[in-house]
Amino acid sequence: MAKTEKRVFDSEEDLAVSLAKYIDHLSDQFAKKKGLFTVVLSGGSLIECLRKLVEPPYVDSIDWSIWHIFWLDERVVPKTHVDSNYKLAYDGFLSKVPIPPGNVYAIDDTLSAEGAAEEYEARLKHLVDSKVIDISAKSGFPKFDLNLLGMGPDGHVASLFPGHLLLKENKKWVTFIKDSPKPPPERITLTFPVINSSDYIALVVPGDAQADAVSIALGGGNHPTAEETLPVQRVAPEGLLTWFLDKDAASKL
Ligand SMILES: O=C(O)[C@H](O)[C@@H](O)[C@H](O)[C@H](O)COP(=O)(O)O
Repeated sequence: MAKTEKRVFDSEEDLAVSLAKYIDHLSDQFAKKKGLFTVVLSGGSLIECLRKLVEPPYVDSIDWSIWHIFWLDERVVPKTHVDSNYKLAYDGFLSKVPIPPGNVYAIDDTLSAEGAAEEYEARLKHLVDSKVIDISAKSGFPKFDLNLLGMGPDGHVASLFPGHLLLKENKKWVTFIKDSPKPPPERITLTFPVINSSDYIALVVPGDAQADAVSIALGGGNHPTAEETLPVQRVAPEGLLTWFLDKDAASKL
């Protein structure tokens, strides 16, 4: 069982403030430890929850030059499309902080789902060779410093959905899905062995839509079917898992 902590806030605003402090602290820690900070972004509400980072004091005090940005999952759409996780992150976060553009590793939007997954995995391998990304001594999979996860109301994380075969993927680093229950259907996603090799994972969950899944994962709530484990229950990083919940998300705990 991974080391887990749970933080519950009175409001989404308080959650965003605390998340910025947490990320600032880790950025500093990794700056001192290795002069590099690999960060994985989700889509969805996460980006809005990062809004305090683009304001003082953080926008000025964080050493953005050491940041390297990756995507946990991406939809197979052009980068200019309203569904693009890259566009969401760029508009709300990346365009407002001085991370070197060469350190932002977007998924290739000119390829098919299969092609983009293969290309992203190959790119991650190059970045392992060039020592930007670490490899976990324990799992042999790439080890990101910080993985910022959202969770859907059905307990999905990344593009890893309940009952889907992809939950069992244990060889590939990056894979694809063409029948995602959450639109759009075609997506690319990191796999669980990669997610769980991370040093730190923040599970950022604001809002009451996720309250049932939160109570199943954290509070012994009832599963929709007895044998089914929610994808979020498989999240178990090598380092520390921190839940960031607002009181609506935690209302059924
Ligand atoms: O591309 C995506 O759809 C996301 O990466 C996805 O995994 C998201 O994080 C969850 O669906 C939670 O979304 P919300 O935070 O918007 O509820």
